[in-house]
Amino acid sequence: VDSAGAEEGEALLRFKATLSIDLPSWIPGPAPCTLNSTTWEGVICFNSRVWGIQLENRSLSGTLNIRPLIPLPGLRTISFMGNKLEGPLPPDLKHLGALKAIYLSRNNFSGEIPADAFVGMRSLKKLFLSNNGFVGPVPGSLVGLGKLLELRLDHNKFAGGIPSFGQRRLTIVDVSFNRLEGPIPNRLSRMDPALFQGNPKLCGAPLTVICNNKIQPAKHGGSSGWRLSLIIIIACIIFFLLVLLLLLALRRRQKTSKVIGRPATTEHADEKLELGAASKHQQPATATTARLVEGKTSGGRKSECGRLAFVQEGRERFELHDMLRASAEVLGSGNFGSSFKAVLSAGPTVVVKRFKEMNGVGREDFNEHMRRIGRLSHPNLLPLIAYYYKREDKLLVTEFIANGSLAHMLHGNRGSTLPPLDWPTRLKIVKGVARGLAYLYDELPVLTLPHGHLKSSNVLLNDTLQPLLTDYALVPVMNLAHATQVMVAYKSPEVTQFGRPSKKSDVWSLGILILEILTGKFPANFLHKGSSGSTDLATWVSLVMEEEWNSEVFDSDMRDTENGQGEIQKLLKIGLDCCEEIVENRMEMREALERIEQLKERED
Ligand SMILES: Nc1ncnc2c1ncn2[C@@H]1O[C@H](COP(=O)(O)OP(=O)(O)OP(=O)(O)O)[C@@H](O)[C@H]1O
Repeated sequence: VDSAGAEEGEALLRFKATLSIDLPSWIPGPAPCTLNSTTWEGVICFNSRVWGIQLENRSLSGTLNIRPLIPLPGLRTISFMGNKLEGPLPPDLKHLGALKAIYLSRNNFSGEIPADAFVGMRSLKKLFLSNNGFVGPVPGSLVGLGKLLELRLDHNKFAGGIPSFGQRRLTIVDVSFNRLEGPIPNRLSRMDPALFQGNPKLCGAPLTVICNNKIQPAKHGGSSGWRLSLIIIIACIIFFLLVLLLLLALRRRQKTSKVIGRPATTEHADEKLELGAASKHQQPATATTARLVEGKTSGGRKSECGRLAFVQEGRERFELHDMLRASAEVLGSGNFGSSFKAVLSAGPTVVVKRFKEMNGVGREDFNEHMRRIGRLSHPNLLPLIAYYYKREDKLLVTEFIANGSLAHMLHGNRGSTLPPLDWPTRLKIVKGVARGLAYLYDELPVLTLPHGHLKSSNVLLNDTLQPLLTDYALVPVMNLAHATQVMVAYKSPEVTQFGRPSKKSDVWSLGILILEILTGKFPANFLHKGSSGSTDLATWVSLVMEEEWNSEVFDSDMRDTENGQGEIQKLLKIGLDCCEEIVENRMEMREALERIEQLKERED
């Protein structure tokens, strides 16, 4: 007889006796979560123990007495959302110290929550108290919960300041529609402003309301927090003004250069940029590269009509004008410009990527860096074939890879000719990506970010579905401001929080890529957002981490997983370890590669 199980049964029956509704399936006899037991509705079992109680939308009324639940050692989550429960927050909550999640939203709870209500709840990750009638200050004991990820207090009548939350893992604090006032703590300043709306007296980032000195600092907020917010807001305003001025200056310069350049170009009339015309009329299905690539030969000076610089020996050469005359089609537009596929009439099919924000260094240094990239050679790197230098923008030429990108394979149109990626192929891709990255780390030791822009659209798949990394090692020649805005490594926690990329930022990007490959989830579109997008990414990672690891987490399109479950779990763990927030605790690229190399398609 499982005496612990029997005790659990008794505890639940005592709890049932306090409820205002009947639960016919909760009956004496075999304890819940044991082999012979019937299903006790609303009881979630795990490892033969009561793991959760979920009685949502059941018209429960009266007060909630959770004291009978104290003897349940395995209880991790309780949910009573959408009932008519009233009275104060159950005072015994803190005696259920192992709880990870408490969901009490959409009830009629009321009154003040004592400051120490959550003391000692070290495992608590999610607390949902939305849509109730709580009043008074937000309880200060929440500040001490190191694992808290998501806090929802919206639509209550909480008053006073927001306590100075400093937890690193905290990704959502929803206090909207309360009566809170004073500055928003710095740690929350990057969250979605909607989480703070409906509190007319709140101020500071992410809201646009600037804190004014007369407003008293929040009780728990600390004055340094709001002062910092103010400084950040002012710095942002100055930054935006500078960017605006810069844009105006650039636009003026572009206009001038077009006027000067136009009459001088007579040689290659068919190659002239006609982007204006192209955008006015419908873009033809195929056009010449010149038509698609803005401004190429319209520069008047001979040097501007120069030659392609080839960076690799032994490759077939072609002239710039051949490439520009080639029929071309747009592959897509990224953060730096667009990419075109150009089919040379007597030569290879290449991809021309136009980079607009690549003025990080002068011409000589740029040439030197391109030659350095050209010397790299690895089966998992897509080689740079040639480049074309112009002051405003640059063209980089690579081979065309017909299978396209990993992003396309994972998230694109599944009606394509290729079947979904199976587990062995996904593992092969992860291994290839890690090998390519480790090679970059060995060959470019002086770079802080040897890749800098690792994401699934920058991983192409060749005929045998081996991955080929692209857009690598470009950080040194990028405009820093733009790189900071859009490049993936700059979205890592160390950059978004402390503004400092590290040698391990690419490891973090590798972790995200691994999670994306295993789950099939696109990382919350963070790639196309500005720095504020990082919040989404962090949320996504946290939520992935939060899931109880079962087969539902993995991409349902991933086939051939039999006998590979253990290895898949190991890869997932490696992905999460790569996403370790604290840089010092995150592994090095070498270690990531070593752990990945040990993985097999099937357990022995
Ligand atoms: N050599 C190539 N062969 C085949 N497809 C490619 C090649 N290079 C890029 N692509 C694909 O073309 C599309 C546009 O790529 P591009 O690099 O311009 O943008 P991106 O990767 O989406 O964003 P970013 O500019 O941030 O790198 C992407 O789907 C990409 O996978």
